[in-house]
Amino acid sequence: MGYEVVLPAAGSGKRMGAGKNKLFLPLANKPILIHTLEVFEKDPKCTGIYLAVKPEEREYIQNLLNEYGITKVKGLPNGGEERQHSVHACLKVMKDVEIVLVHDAARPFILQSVIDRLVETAYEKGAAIAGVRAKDTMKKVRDGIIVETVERDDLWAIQTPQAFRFELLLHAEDVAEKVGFLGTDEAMLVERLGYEIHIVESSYENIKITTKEDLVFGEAILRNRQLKTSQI
Ligand SMILES: Nc1ccn([C@@H]2O[C@H](COP(=O)(O)OP(=O)(O)OP(=O)(O)O)[C@@H](O)[C@H]2O)c(=O)n1
Ligand SMILES: C[C@](O)(CO)[C@H](O)COP(=O)(O)O
Repeated sequence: MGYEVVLPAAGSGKRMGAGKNKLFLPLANKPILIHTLEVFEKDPKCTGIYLAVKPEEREYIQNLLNEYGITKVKGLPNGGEERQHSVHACLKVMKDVEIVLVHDAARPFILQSVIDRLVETAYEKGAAIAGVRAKDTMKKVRDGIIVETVERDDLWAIQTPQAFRFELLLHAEDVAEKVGFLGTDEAMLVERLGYEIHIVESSYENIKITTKEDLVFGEAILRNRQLKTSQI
């Protein structure tokens, strides 16, 4: 069961505060973007990669792809103002795709086993997203006052990849664009049309590199994985 992957990589990294696209920052001396790309480059079921990029970063990214031997990238469309627009820009140029995965390029630690389950579920059910059970108590706060504690047993922290039948996601993105709906993940656009979306349990290591602390966590995750590999 093959698939193609959309990697939105056109963000500004404001919360990281690095003064540049955080995807270019190194983890174990390799750009975050390359760590993520290598996951899909190595997966034989991945038949194509689309990267949404900032026009001014396209040449730099193309040089990185050449330097690290990334061969599956089929398109580098211009990203948009919001993450959703960047994803949509990729979907608009994709052809003959049955299953599409959308994955934050800022999540380099996704496990192959999770990708496999997402693809299988998307083929069977149409839509499946990665997540982990919430570990913290979550409360709604208004003007500094707790207004509601959300029942934790049913809460999941949602990640990417998010996998869909291609036509379903493209339709949901087209409708959202038409009505001006902006979501923080692809699933929201599909949920609002009434489709069922399945959850695939991922790992707590699948963090999104967002703030400086995540660079420390990321180095620790890599060291831990290298240690496990050396003990095999
Ligand atoms: N207009 C945007 C915004 C985000 N992204 C991408 O979407 C992923 C998740 O977004 P996020 O972690 O929020 O990245 P940034 O937008 O760069 O971070 P910030 O919100 O702190 O500026 C990242 O790989 C980012 O490059 C994108 O392609 N286009
Ligand atoms: C899509 C996502 O990674 C799911 O948790 C998250 O919503 C992206 O948020 P961001 O602010 O665009 O990074």
